[in-house]
Amino acid sequence: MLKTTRLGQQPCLSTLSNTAVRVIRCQAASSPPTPVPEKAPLVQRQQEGADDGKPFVNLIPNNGRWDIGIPPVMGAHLMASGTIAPISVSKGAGVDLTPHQFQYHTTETDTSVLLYVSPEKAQAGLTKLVVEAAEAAVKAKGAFTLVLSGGSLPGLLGPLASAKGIDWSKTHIFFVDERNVPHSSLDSTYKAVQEALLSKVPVPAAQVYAIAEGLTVQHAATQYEGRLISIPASALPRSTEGDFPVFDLILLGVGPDGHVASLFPNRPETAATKGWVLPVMNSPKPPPERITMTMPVINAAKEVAIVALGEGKREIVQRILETQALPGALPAQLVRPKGGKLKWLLDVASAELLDIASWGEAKPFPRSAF
Ligand SMILES: O=C(O)[C@H](O)[C@@H](O)[C@H](O)[C@H](O)COP(=O)(O)O
Repeated sequence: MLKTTRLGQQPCLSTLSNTAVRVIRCQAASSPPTPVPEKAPLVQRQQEGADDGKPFVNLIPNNGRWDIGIPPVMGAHLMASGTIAPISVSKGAGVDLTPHQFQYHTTETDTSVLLYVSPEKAQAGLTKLVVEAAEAAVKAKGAFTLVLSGGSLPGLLGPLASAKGIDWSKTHIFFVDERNVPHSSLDSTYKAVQEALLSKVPVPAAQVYAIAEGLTVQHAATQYEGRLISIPASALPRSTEGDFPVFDLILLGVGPDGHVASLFPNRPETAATKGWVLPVMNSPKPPPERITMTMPVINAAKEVAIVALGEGKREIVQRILETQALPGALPAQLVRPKGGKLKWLLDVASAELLDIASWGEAKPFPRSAF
């Protein structure tokens, strides 16, 4: 159960804006929290049938950046083993002779967390988010580019088949990562998306960009990248910085280790600053061979949504949103669309451990007594 004091105490004003979405704006750390009028706890409202499906929108202040950076001295805390952690001295940002292989960029990202009272409402919110992105994209350039993840995400796409407002003849479907397996394999994300959605909507086959079958994973990555590059900029614009493809909407899941797509913690492909699609061998998550779009491609998108629902995601959601890890340790923390929008879609179960009231404060480094 979401601890009521957590939502009740947050230094935010809850107002019903004209878009009928509850906007809970968190104040930056610098200003004292504004007394918040008492609100019925989320779960209680759900029980009373006040579940109107509209999300609680929580804005992450300061673009989610940490005020203090990585402290110069870490350690001296009691470890689970019962011993005191040794003190380690990190040179700190800007002093190191060689920059860390993972870097957070400082470009503004509009980051918000949409908290739904149930997985069903979150799925409805995801459908609405896709429809809105599709309508805006087709209006702006006559095409909508939607990029999908595997795992549990395809299972959430069914309602899109009956949603109004998506022009499937102008929609292009891509995969942010894909397992290097035949399309008929149960491990194929293409198969899962085909069954959940593509078999029910009139999207032209030429506009569904599935991985080529029967290639080595290196060749499959190169072939996929070549297909993306061949798409004219009118349908798939390029970013001014780095000439990366600007997709309209990328839907990501997040793994228990904080990976997104097939970008796993502390792996070289996760740190890549060049290239659009890379091969991944011996993936920590089976199957072992995959292709994946790179982090710069994800961060070039107009909008990215990370969908994390259910109790099983509550720990990793809390770690990603509320703790400071060394760059690269939690790849989801590297997802910051440059000048784009990042939305987290959570439900009460996956948001269980969040302490939204503390979001305006500087994040202490979790492993330091200093
Ligand atoms: O092909 C894949 O495995 C996915 O792209 C992967 O990145 C997935 O999104 C996460 O592992 C979360 O998976 P779940 O949502 O099933 O936990």
